Amino acid sequence: MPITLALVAHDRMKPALAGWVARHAAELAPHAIVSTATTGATIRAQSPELPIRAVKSGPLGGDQQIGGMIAEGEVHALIFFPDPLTPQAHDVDVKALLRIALVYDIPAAFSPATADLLVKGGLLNGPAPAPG
Ligand SMILES: O=C(CO)COP(=O)(O)O
Repeated sequence: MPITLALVAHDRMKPALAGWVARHAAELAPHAIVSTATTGATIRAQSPELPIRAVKSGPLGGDQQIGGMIAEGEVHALIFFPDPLTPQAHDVDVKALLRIALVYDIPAAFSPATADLLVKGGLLNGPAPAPG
């Protein structure tokens, strides 16, 4: 059953996320993807065949929009590559997104290695989790 996956990355991590998506494009194809604006554009440039719904850019409220979608049960998993070395103006929004992913206990990965493990563990094969 298709799931909706949120894909988000900070600027220095966008190439890593776009590369991760390109590596998993075939497995991602049956699923819905939602991204913050700039992340979505970066992914689209490398994997134009994947439809991506974009919300606002993270600093302009996109992280909060995705958090709201998690709370509503509309996003079932989060792949978010934050930049661990660069302060973010919207750090409170980043923290809120991580917190809401924990509150609703959706599968979430914050690094390429862990995102690979989620896919190997069947994230993209199984039924959609029940809405939180
Ligand atoms: O800032 C972000 C996540 O905190 C991502 O936003 P963009 O994809 O628009 O850069």
